[in-house]
Formats: sequence, structure tokens, C-alpha cells
Amino acid sequence: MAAVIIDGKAFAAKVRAQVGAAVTALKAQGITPGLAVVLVGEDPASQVYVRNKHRQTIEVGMNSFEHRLPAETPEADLLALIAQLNADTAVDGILVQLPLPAHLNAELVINAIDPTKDVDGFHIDNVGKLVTGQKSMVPCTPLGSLMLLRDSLGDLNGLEAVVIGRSNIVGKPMANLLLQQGCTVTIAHSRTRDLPAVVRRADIVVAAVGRPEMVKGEWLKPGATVIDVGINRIQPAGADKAKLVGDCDFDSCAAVAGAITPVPGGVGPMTIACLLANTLTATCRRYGLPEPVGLTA
Ligand SMILES: Nc1nc(=O)c2c([nH]1)NC[C@@H]1CN(c3ccc(C(=O)N[C@@H](CCC(=O)O)C(=O)O)cc3)C=[N+]21
Repeated sequence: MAAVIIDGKAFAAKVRAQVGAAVTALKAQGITPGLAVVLVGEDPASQVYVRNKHRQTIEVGMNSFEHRLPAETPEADLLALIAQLNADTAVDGILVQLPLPAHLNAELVINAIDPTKDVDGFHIDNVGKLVTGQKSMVPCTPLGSLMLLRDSLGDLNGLEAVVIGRSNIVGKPMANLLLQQGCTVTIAHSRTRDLPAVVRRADIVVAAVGRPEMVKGEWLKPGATVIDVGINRIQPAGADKAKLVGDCDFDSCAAVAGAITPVPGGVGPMTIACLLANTLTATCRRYGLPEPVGLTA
């Protein structure tokens, strides 16, 4: 069996086009959504992401406010910037790029963001709302993954889903979204006994562990839908260039799965598209306008 390759790049372009059309309509009413991105320090990977976010924010017609702070920024200064962005009426969404330098308390910083502007969905209010099924801002990577799953499978009710990874930014919110969709959800992690046997039950596998090519095709139930959230830069032996791989061993998984997301070109582009979708949603809620259709959980 050869799996369908889920084209996250193309799907993300469609999401951005829908966001762009909605932004055009908002602008006709005098509203321009604004996204503020805060980057502390000079992590090279983070710089690339922040640049991509900035470019795509402009492309959909939103205002992009970038704040680059030195790595040694005191916590009080960062909190002061967040307070300023919370109060700024031109700012509808705020994202503080993670990871933060070690001297900064990420939990404290995230929870200082106005939850209605928390387009990452990491604020404790949004986490609590997601878990209890209240309207919230939903983390971008899980939201993007859910959009791809719904597009591939339609109704998810009753399906067995295994999420590998229990992080606050992917594993836990993903599991909650799938539960809300009526899936029977298992969260597997580094302490899980016999991971291959657990994965073999799954109609849906979401791999978010950060271990290059860990999930093998032999682990999968034939026909399973595989969402690979991993983005790992590896240096293949003998090659001079680093290569991007997921948490799934793509070739062996694609031979068994019914559908699978590639890396790159799968979940990654959906993450940024959903950041823009969340910024649009936050703007609509703020002005009491109808929310965009199909861009929320
Ligand atoms: N507060 C916060 N929110 C985030 O959402 C957040 C963050 N911090 N810190 C870093 C991670 C990482 N992240 C990615 C976004 C897009 C791609 C993406 O577009 N990837 C492309 C290729 C990227 C490449 O070539 O390096 C792809 O998979 O096709 C990847 C990773 C968002 N993050």
C-alpha cells in the first residue's frame, strides 16, 4: 500500500488565502489585525521562524510588530513589554517565541499575556478552557494538525488516536482536541511500555516526541493516518548538508499508512497558517464580529 502524502504546504496556502480574504473585508471596515512577535536572544532556528512569520503576516494584509530583545534581557523588561502590548489597541495577537533564555520564567511570561491576545493558546486560561470545552485560543500546531485530519478523514468520532509526546505545546492540547472530536485517545511518552503495540491500535498517530525517525512502519496498523509533528535537523553520514526529518521513519511508514504528512511540507507550514488564523479569530472576537468559518477548533 502506498500512503496518500498529505500536502500541508498546499493546505496552509489555502488557509492563508482564506485569512487574507477576511482581512481584506475587515480593512474595508477600518480594522487591520495586528500580530506582535517577541523574540528574546539570537537562536538561529528561532530567527528563521520569526522571519517567516513576519513575511506571511504581511502577505495576508495584517500589521506585523516585531520585538527583538537581547538574550540577557531582564524579566521585568520583558514583562513591561508584554504589558505595553496588552494595552496596545493596534495589537490583536501576541506571540513570545519559545524557548526563552534560561534566566526567564516562561510560565510567568506566558501567563502575563492578555489571554484574549494569546494566539499561541499557551496561557493557563486558554489551556483550562480547551480542556473543559469552552471557547479558547487553540495552540497552532495541534489546530493545524486537526485541520489536516478532518480534511483527510472527515468525521473523527470513535477513531483510536495515539499521541506520542506529552508536551504542553503539542501533545497535551492535541490529545484534548482529539478527545473533543470523539476519538479514543491514548497519550504515549518516554515511559510507555511497548510503544509499538500501543501505536499499532491507532487509526490516527500523532508523533510529537522530537526523536528523529523514531516511529517505524512496522509499528503502524495498515491504513493508519500519520501526522508527523517532528522537525529534526540531522546530519546524514557522508552528506555535506544537514537534512530535515520528522519523528517518523518516512519511507517505512508511507509503505503501511493510509495517509502521512511529510517533513518538511506537512505540519510546519500549518503552524504558521494557524497563527494567522488565530490572530484573525482574536480580532473578530475583540470587535464582536462573526468568527471565521473552518479556522477554529
Ligand atoms: N511561542 C512559540 N510558538 C510557536 O509556534 C513556535 C515557537 N514558539 N517556537 C518554535 C516553534 C517551531 N515552530 C515552527 C513553525 C513553522 C515551521 C515550518 O514552517 N516548517 C517548515 C520548514 C522549516 C525549515 O525548512 O526549517 C516545514 O516543516 O515545512 C516549523 C516550526 C513554531 N514554533
